Amino acid sequence: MVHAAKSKAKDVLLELEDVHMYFGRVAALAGVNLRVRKGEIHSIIGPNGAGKTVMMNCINGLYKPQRGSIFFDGQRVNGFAPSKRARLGIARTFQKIELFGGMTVLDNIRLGRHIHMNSGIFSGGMWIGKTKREEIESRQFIEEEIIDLLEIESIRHKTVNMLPYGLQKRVELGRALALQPRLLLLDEPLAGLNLEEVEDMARFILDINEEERWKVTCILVEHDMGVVMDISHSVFVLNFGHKIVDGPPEEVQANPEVVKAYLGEEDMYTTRR
Ligand SMILES: Nc1ncnc2c1ncn2[C@@H]1O[C@H](COP(=O)(O)OP(=O)(O)OP(=O)(O)O)[C@@H](O)[C@H]1O
Repeated sequence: MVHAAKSKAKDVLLELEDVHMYFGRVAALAGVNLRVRKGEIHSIIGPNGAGKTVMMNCINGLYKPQRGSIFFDGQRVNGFAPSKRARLGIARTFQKIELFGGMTVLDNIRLGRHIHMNSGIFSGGMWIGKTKREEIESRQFIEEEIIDLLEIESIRHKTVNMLPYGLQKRVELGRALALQPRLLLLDEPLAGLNLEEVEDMARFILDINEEERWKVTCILVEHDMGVVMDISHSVFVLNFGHKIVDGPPEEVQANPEVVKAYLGEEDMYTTRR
């Protein structure tokens, strides 16, 4: 039985099986298979329009693929809304920053948990009312740990709108971490950052993945090949909705189709837009 077989693969946190996603006649994903093992950083690379963001949207539930299955920790989650997937432990950052610009850094991080879980201020209040003191303290502890990890102590009470872009990206990461995710989807976390900020962000991603306190499995969509090849355990190369190759960075870099694409020959970097 398919479901039983999935649950036996204990080291696999996320699995996509023959996933198809169409927009009209465009097949953004044309039968994609992906296995993300627990503890990995698994990157997805490919040219503009390859289907990377669509894949992320299918994983967190914003899009519902027309065919195929998505399993999270052995459970088929196809019908689950993003909020339900968040409760299971799937968090997300976006290509375009989505923060509350008029609120402080700390409030944005605090709200992360509630936003991801689809509860408003009112229900958030009820949650606090019902929750034991120790749980609130534990939540505060998490907030402190996030602030410490991302080195944003000095800006915790600053309004997000007033911060430079690079720091806003950190806050967005902090907000996703507030969910205490098991799987973190990072959509172009390095885009628009300067060299120093890229190095900092790459270090934070490694810490989140490796540190005993966090140990979060990550899926990274990114165009910065240097960082991708440096920090990923596996790299999935997508082109026009099809997988070219999926394996360790050294294997992917040696793949003739990938080499051809990265040397500037047209196939892989021809966009369909
Ligand atoms: N909501 C949508 N409606 C119609 N077409 C869409 C939608 N979302 C994505 N597509 C199409 O699906 C294809 C894959 O898009 P996607 O955004 O996943 O590419 P990508 O690999 O993330 O590219 P980029 O690196 O530029 O972000 C494109 O042809 C895009 O136009």
